[in-house]
Amino acid sequence: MASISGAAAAAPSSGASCGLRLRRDHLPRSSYFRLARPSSITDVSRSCSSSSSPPRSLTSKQSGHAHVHASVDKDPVRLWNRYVEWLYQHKQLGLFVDVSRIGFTEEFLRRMEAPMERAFAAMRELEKGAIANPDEGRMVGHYWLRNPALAPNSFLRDKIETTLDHILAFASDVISAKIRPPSSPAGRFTQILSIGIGGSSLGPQFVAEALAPDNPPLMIRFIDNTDPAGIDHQIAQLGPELASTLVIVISKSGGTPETRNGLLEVQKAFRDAGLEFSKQGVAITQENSLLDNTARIEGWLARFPMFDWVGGRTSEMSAVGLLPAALQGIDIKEMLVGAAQMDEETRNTEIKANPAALLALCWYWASDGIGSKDMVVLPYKDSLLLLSRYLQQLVMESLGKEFDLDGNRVPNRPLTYDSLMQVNQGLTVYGNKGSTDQHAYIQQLREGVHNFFVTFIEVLRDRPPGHEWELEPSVTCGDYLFGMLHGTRSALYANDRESITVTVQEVNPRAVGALVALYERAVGLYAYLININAYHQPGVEAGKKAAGEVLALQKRILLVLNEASCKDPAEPLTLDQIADRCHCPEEIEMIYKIIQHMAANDRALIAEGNCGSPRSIKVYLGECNVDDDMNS
Ligand SMILES: O=P(O)(O)OC[C@H]1O[C@](O)(CO)[C@@H](O)[C@@H]1O
Repeated sequence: MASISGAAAAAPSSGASCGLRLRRDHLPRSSYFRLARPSSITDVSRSCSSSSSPPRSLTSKQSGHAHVHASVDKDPVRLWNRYVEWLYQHKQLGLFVDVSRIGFTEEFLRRMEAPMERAFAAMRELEKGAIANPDEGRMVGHYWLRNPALAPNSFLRDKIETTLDHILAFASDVISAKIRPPSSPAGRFTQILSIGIGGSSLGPQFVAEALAPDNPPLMIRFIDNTDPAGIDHQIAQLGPELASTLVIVISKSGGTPETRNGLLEVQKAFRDAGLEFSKQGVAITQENSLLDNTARIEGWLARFPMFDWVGGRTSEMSAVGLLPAALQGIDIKEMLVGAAQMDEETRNTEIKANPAALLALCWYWASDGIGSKDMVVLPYKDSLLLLSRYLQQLVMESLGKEFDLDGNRVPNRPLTYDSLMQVNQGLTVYGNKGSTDQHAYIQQLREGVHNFFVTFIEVLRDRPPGHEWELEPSVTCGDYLFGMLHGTRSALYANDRESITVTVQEVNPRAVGALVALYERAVGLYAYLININAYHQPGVEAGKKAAGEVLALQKRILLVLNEASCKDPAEPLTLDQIADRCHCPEEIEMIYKIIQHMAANDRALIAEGNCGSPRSIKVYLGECNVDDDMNS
């Protein structure tokens, strides 16, 4: 059992405890094997098809020595031939994918043919409505959002279509002021305050940054955390425009603590301003969730459904992404068209005609199928700044898994030696934008540790037509940006650093929809190649549970301190005394951290000593709270 404070794993303690332990059944570490990079197709087929994969030995690559491919081919003629041979173009979208700077070999492609075929087949089943998320027993239906005819039944088709109609109508009524706030000086909604976290915020933030017009009908801002100062800042910036603010609360589960806290804080701000929240509140959540029922009972302005077969990180084409975008005047139908066109293309089983398959294979080659290298995402366009943050969740929450499908296929199977294949999979994503990042960390990429590959996002149109300007004879600002991208790509490749380049004509709704769909499919195909369930997130639950246990301990500490403070004279307590009275001696470090946090917020008083010498401090509350609530 491991405790929150990270103390070395100890035998389960007997007797009362604060339940602070994270339950972890585990086998001795020596029994775990990481999934070796398949040395042959049978290896891969076995991991994709058998019910229990025999343990595989660690290869040199997995034994901690990141695999570095042989030096890349730098012959310009062969490179140009490779570029032309492998260049992918989507004609209607004007989108290109260049994989020529990833050094996969013919032998690798041959070895991956069968696994790719299996991935395509699994993806077809997924789109037909199979339970593609076995750990949660759910279908995976985000592709149906942009082509409802694909949905497995008319009920779902109808839900998708009526929800889209409701989004379009509601946004139109808000923008036209047919729907307006009760006491707004402007006589209309002018602001959106989005409250949500993870997939309930990252997509909307990415799209707002990428596509919002300079003067949108409603300006959007986000509360995506439970940081009181951050919430205060957003509310302060709204000021009197709170009266003209449409608050959109987004939570698929309807119970995420950070989002719930944001809602409660904002509702308090509305009360303090004498405003009625329900007249300005909108909920986007699963039907009958806590949030949905709250919004229904309190009579909020509108409610939009989220579906259990759409994950948070693939929800940009649901109400989560489409409603905020529509309210900003963004053409959401164009976003859906772009995604649908990309979906059509990424159903191709011919690798060279399937950009998502190309990406998945490049990721596998570059990171040895085990995430041995990070993916640096470098859009050379300011408006795509948040693409990497969006992809961080889409890629890392999908692929960063401890067990593969074999290990989890029968969830009630005991964790035994031969059924548990610990894989610790993943693909790390980071990056911001070029050429800005060239003045931050490209130095390390060019000459430092070789633990990454790059994805460049190239946008050919520099600025809207009619705004061209040469800052020097026949050279524009955009030429510099173009030069920086290709100069960096060349400089990295000259030092054997591999890269992919995705090119779009311009950043518009159709291109953004296509990019979202491209990466959703690439993650899905790659997940099948590495035999991972891309659609659940068990690791996040552990953190959520632990956070709940910290709060439970804090309540116990406050009770103990209150009892001591109500004595006459008040009795300041040492950390040991607090831990003892909380019956959690092994949690003394967490108790110290909680005391430090409370003292910094004037909620506990350090009577003696100081936090730099934890053993010296004596704590009390400064006042006796006889309120019964303290005993609840
Ligand atoms: O939309 P919800 O249910 O509030 O969840 C927010 C986020 O938390 C997670 O469930 C866990 O990180 C994400 O998958 C999700 O996008």
